[in-house]
Amino acid sequence: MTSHSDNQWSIQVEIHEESTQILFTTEAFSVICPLLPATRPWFQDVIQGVRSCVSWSSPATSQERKPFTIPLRNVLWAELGDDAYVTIAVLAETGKNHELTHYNGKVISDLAQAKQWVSRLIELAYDGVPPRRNVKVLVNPKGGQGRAKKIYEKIVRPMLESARCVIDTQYTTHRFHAMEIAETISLDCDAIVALSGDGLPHEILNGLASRPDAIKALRIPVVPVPSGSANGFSLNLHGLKAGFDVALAVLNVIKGKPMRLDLCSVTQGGRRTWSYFSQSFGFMADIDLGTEFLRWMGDTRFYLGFLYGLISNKPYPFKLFIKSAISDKKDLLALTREPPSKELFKENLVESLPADRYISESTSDTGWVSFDKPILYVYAGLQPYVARDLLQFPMAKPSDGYVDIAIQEVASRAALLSMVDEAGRGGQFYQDTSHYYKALAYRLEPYPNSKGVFSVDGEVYPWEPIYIEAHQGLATTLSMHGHFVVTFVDKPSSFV
Ligand SMILES: Nc1ncnc2c1ncn2[C@@H]1O[C@H](COP(=O)(O)OP(=O)(O)OP(=O)(O)O)[C@@H](O)[C@H]1O
Repeated sequence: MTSHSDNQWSIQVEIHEESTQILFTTEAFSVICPLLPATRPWFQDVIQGVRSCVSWSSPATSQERKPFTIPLRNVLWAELGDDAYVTIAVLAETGKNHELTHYNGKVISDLAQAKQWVSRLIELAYDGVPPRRNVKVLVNPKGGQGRAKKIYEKIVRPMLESARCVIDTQYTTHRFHAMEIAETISLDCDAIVALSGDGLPHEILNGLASRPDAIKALRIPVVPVPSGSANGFSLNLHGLKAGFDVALAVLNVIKGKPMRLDLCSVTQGGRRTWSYFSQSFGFMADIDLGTEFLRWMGDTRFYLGFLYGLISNKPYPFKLFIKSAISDKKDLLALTREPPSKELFKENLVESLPADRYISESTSDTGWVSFDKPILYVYAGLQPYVARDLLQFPMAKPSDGYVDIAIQEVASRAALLSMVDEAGRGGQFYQDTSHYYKALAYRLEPYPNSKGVFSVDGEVYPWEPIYIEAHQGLATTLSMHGHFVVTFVDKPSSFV
């Protein structure tokens, strides 16, 4: 955290009408107010307010004196204190990541105008999101080799406090503790924050889904702050570049807008649970379960699983039946070009969790396809990145109502190895022997006497028949973008 409070500086104002941006510039910093027409009456007030009543403190060292720009979105709070100092808490860029920084400025004349300026700044900075969120924070002290506690104290708590959030923090003490908490949590909080990897959100969502008021409970956004090893959920919300930036994840907690997420119901032996992230089988399931002998590899283990699946040349011992919606690659590619839906948050009009629509259908009914070729590798999921170096589901959308399934049939070693380089950007999609389905549901039936394991969001499930169905937009998260942030490799010229 940095605080600047020295000499007084004067304000210059630049108006960039052609780019519809307005720059409030001091030598210390600038705040860009995007897309505001200069003619709005309040704007005049703000300019006059700034000109006449606030002077800003300079950063301490001459190196820091260079003017720089802070997007309005990074302004966490502004306050005029009794001592006539305005303090602005911002998230400043520090090379690779972001850092909480406070700027102070003494008001040298009209306090009333300064007050008006400050409240306008907050209004613009929050862009319609109610400030001062009431957040329940769950910290897995064992997550990410024990880093989560430090991350909470050093970055998360100071940011939430600076943004004047109401915080209720709890450390999880055992497996399924997050689920127990979610089962009884009071529904008056604005978000449940998970300082963890991808395991804790699974528990939270299952806890919320097990309540009699599940539909209402699942309306509370579950928001990840990357503190585990793979952090796929964060990668999908913020993209490859920003997915491991804790401060940006906290900014999402403070200011993100509600975005619906699909869930999959998972039925096995009469028991029904929920998956928000991925389902894997065979060796990939071992990888997903973070088995102790692989855990030291961190998120690289997912890439290894992909590689192993490709080169093992060992067909999977199960039958796979898919209730397919889209499987033509041209149609699938067209989905990646569609602009993201503007409607982020739809109210769920149902009162209780929906029943499965296709569970009683026979796999020989219309709409079901069986995948009969020998399968090397299969993975199903609801979010694009599984880990940093594996973009497994480039077509996954937050709430399109489908579960994506990637299948690799047995192929030549050369063809398989050529996929490895582009796995982080989803290049395997373009291979003839790679198949991709957007499915409504699927069923997996292990061969008799075969051995294996299923993983659902990193939880171990027995090697028994399993039925999985996608349910549109049942859960909620927060997003700064309104869609998943994905860098998908361009179509190669060889692809027709
Ligand atoms: N205090 C605790 N002691 C032991 N296990 C815990 C504790 N709190 C939570 N857990 C369990 O830790 C598991 C992993 O959680 P997390 O969300 O951090 O996922 P992860 O991706 O596996 O991260 P990592 O690989 O860094 O452990 C969850 O199954 C959760 O139940």
